Amino acid sequence: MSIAYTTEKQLAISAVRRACYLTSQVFNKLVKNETLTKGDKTPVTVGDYAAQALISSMLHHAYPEDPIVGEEDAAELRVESGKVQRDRIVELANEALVQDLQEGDYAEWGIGPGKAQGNHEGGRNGRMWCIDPIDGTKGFLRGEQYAVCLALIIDGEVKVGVIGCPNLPHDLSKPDGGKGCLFVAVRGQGAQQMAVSGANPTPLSMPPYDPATFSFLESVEAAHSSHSTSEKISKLMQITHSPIRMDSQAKYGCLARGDGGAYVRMPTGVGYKEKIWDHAPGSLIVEEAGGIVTNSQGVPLDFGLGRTLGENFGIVATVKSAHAKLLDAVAKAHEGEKAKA
Ligand SMILES: Nc1ncnc2c1ncn2[C@@H]1O[C@H](COP(=O)(O)O)[C@@H](OP(=O)(O)O)[C@H]1O
Ligand SMILES: [Mg+2]
Ligand SMILES: [Mg+2]
Ligand SMILES: [Mg+2]
Repeated sequence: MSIAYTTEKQLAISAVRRACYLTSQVFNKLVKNETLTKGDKTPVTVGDYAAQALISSMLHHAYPEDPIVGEEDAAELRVESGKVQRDRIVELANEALVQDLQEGDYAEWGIGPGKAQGNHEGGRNGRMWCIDPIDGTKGFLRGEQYAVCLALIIDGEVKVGVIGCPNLPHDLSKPDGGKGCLFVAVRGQGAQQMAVSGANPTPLSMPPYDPATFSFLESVEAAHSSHSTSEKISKLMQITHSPIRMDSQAKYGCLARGDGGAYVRMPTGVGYKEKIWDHAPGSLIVEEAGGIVTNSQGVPLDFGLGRTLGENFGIVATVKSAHAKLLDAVAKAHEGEKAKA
């Protein structure tokens, strides 16, 4: 029998909702000097730091013993930015904590001044929370897709996953229609999509493989996922539709609700290791909607290795009935690439 994780799920939804509010506020007010460049040259904004501070302090207040694996490192902030920026982050987090976003929401969780750390190393044993406060920072900065991502991992397995996508259309074919989606899953209990407010919760179930509508979801950034490799795979599968390019784990949410057909993320070079916070909630949401998420050789992702997923063979996610065909096409594309090299 699966465990309900009712409290953890409600807390995660509440934290992600507040962080969605915060990041939307930051975007609307973002000024250029609030974008820093981290050591690894990826952009990070006060929004990333403030949203991680907000989520981790809510988690720490409710579960003071639970370690937190967060993408952002507050030490970088201390080194790279001044007091003005730090004060701004605290101000943003505090403001988002006291917003009356939903009846009972704040009163239920409250907040304490506890010292939440997000630098846990991950690993195989015990409970841990995993935060990507703004996934798809590049999309966020462009005013496109990004996602606030939170997962509970226990003994290396994702148990609860919540993704908040403030800019995601409810229906991709109506880009000017309603926007803002939350995707929620608990292992063994299915996945749901709802409005960021929590309204209109709808169970998610991926449609079976249909070659007539099948297309790929992939990164906007060619540096994150090889567009040329996915194009080869697409040709081998005789896919006629262009890929849907979108930043962040919004791709997993879209896949789970039936957009596209497969999420394909192929390595762009040797050396980069995928991070657990870029896949933890998304992979559970897809699995609970009836999909399967593996590396490009068909091996399940292992969230118990630490902060990364280990050696990178790329990631594919799709409905079960398309998985073998997709893996086959990936293998053929790789053979072709090797033959050319
Ligand atoms: N060379 C690389 N290969 C794959 N992923 C990379 C990468 N460099 C950065 N990333 C990750 O790609 C994530 C965004 O994915 P996507 O392209 O699907 O939007 C980034 O998350 P952040 O934006 O949270 O830093 C970052 O962790
Ligand atoms: Mg980043
Ligand atoms: Mg990310
Ligand atoms: Mg991020």
